[in-house]
Amino acid sequence: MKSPIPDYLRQVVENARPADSGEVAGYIEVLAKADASKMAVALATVDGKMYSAGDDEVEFSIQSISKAFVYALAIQDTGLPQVLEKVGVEPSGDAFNKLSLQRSTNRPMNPMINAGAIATHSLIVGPNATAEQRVDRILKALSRLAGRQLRVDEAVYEAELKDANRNMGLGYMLKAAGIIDGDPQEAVRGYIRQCSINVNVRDLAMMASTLCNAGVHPVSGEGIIPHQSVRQVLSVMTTCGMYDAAGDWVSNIGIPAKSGVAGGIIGALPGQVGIAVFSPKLDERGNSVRGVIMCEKLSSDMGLHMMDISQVARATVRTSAMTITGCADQPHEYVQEVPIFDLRGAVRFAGAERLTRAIVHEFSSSDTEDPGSGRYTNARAVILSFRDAYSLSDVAQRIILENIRRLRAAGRNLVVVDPTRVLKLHGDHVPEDNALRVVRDLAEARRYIGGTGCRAVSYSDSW
Ligand SMILES: NC(=O)CC[C@H](N)C(=O)O
Repeated sequence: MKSPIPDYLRQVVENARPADSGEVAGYIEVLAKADASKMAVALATVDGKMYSAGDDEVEFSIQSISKAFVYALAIQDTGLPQVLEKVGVEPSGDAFNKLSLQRSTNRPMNPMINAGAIATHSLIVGPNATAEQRVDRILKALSRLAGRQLRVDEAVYEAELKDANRNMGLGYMLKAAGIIDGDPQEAVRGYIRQCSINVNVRDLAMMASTLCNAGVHPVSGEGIIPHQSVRQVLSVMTTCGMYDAAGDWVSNIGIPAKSGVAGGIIGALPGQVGIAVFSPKLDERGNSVRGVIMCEKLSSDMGLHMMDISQVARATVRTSAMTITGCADQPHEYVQEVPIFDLRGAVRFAGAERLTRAIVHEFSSSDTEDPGSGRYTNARAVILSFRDAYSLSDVAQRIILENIRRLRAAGRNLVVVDPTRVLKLHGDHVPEDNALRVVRDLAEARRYIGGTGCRAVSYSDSW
């Protein structure tokens, strides 16, 4: 069977084609001559699968999309507090090339507008580095993210440098404000060179997907951007990535994004998928007209809006019971009903809290029963199953271990079904002993609870 996704992506391209408004970026000579009929889209999943359609091999300069990744690099080279001293994180609501500094702190408002991006660029390598040294570092990092060797488009670089008065003005403004320590011209030259690196949509989707995958490259498995920097970059992309269209973008499309004046846009949906689109004509805010339409369609068709509450935590816990009978050393009629708590998916705070509530609910009612007649008085065991849990966040892990400690303290025996060991008992020094066993499946749990002769007579979903 052929995957339907490439066919769908072709539809996404064709759906946006009739939108012919906008202008190519006229202020950079080479971009002004771009072929405005080119269009492309690419998706890269966090496990490394790439889909694309349209002119997916056509190269264009990365322009402002580079700002997101160079911000991550600056955090790595200088440290987040030092970067925050120089560049803020407030959306400016202004055009990308506005000559402005935050009034209260005298810093550029954010790293996604040119003022902030030139300041960020100057933090790469060190204050007195040359444009070549900084661009070399950036080029290597972007190439690792793209998974191939990228190059600077010299024609684009020369064209933008020829008419760089505005960016040079920003450089001097930053120097005067004490934001740039070294030579402002060198910083602006390096910044323009960083913007002139050529990419195609597949490169960009892979780069975005690395952000989605917490900084780990989906194909090479290489950790490229530290987890904390990824969070910082995605936050700033969300509030500032689309310049003065940020509010519209977040409410309509709801994906952390960054656009560039050559017509590219990346979207990075945390934990899910990296997106890239390309089409050269821009709206008045400098965002690709067809690119925005393609992203709108992807977001609404595939439910990608990050504020779309599609999965409610309730679905992550299933409670059931196993009735065990016929144990070797027990009379035949002896029946144990053992509760099973089954945790599913990628469990974070909300899922762990659901589990806690389910456990508390079940045991507080049985504890109040007469010890001789309670439903669980003959079953000290509890089964926690992580068979279908994909991962546990740190907080989920801590909450679950605390539940385990409390169940043990209440005299219960725990059988944990955890074939891939998503629950890290040893990190928290919870000993595995007779009161806590980790097994691979429910059959093993049953043998452990009842002895070898036992049979599980039934499983029930509600008990
Ligand atoms: N929005 C953009 O892509 C702007 C980048 C461009 N190099 C500039 O500085 O003007």
